[in-house]
Amino acid sequence: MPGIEDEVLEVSDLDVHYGVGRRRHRALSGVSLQVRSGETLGLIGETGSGKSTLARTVLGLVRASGGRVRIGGEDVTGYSQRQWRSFRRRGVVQYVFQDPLRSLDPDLTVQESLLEPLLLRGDPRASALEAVREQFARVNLDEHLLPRRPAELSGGQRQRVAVARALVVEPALIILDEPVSALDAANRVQILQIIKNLRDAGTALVFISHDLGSVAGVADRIAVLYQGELVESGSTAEVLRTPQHAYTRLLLGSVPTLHAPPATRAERQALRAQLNGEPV
Ligand SMILES: Nc1ncnc2c1ncn2[C@@H]1O[C@H](COP(=O)(O)OP(=O)(O)OP(=O)(O)O)[C@@H](O)[C@H]1O
Repeated sequence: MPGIEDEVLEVSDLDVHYGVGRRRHRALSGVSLQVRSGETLGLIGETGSGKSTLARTVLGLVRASGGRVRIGGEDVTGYSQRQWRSFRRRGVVQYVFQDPLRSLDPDLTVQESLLEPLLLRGDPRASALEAVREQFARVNLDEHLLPRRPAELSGGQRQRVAVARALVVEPALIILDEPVSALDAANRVQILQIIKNLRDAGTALVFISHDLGSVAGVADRIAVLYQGELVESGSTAEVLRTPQHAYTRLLLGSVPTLHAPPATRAERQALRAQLNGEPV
């Protein structure tokens, strides 16, 4: 049985609110999840369900109003900005966002972007350069792109650079927030393959998407967020075969590639009504 030390990410009873006073609203409520080393958790939910809020809270970009976050066994919940900077510098956790321009500094060349986390961590320049080149090859990018800035790359190349930047420090945990949503089919397939290779190499991954189809092929387990609450979680096979929550059934109904035929419009409407507490 894996012990607690195998949990790379442990989120317990997490609450997040935005706004103050009458504008205060809840984005996450009582969310608990764990990701072990070598495991990929697929986090799915519709727009506004709180997926990005969860990612941003785990990365220390949004402050929790309740609950705890542990990364690599370290409780980061109450960290100040200074503590977060020093924690990030160690490269334990990395991220890839949907828009690679948010993961990359537009003023840095690709080489500088990839070197930065290694040099911040204290690696010598020569070995850092070697690691950058190796990583670049692993995401199928040619070295002639290294002197370019993000604006001089295609969308697919940029996302591969963002993935390479996340990987170069060999983090224990990577949060991928809609990493393939903005890509065309060919680039999507390439990035999904890189994610699969990563998973096989033992990195813990949280793969966030509104698209169950992209996640199902990669994730070991799936967690479903609905209106800020985790309504379902289980092994991918379990969730696909016997979804417990009406929202998960609704999601499954929209994925024609799975074994069952897609739900009819009437079936989807009935599930949606059930979710909204309306009589069916
Ligand atoms: N900075 C913010 N200030 C105020 N409210 C916010 C902020 N960011 C998100 N929200 C709200 O919190 C809720 C959850 O948003 P979040 O972006 O986490 O959802 P999501 O599932 O990632 O959606 P999407 O798939 O559209 O990115 C939504 O109601 C959203 O409007």
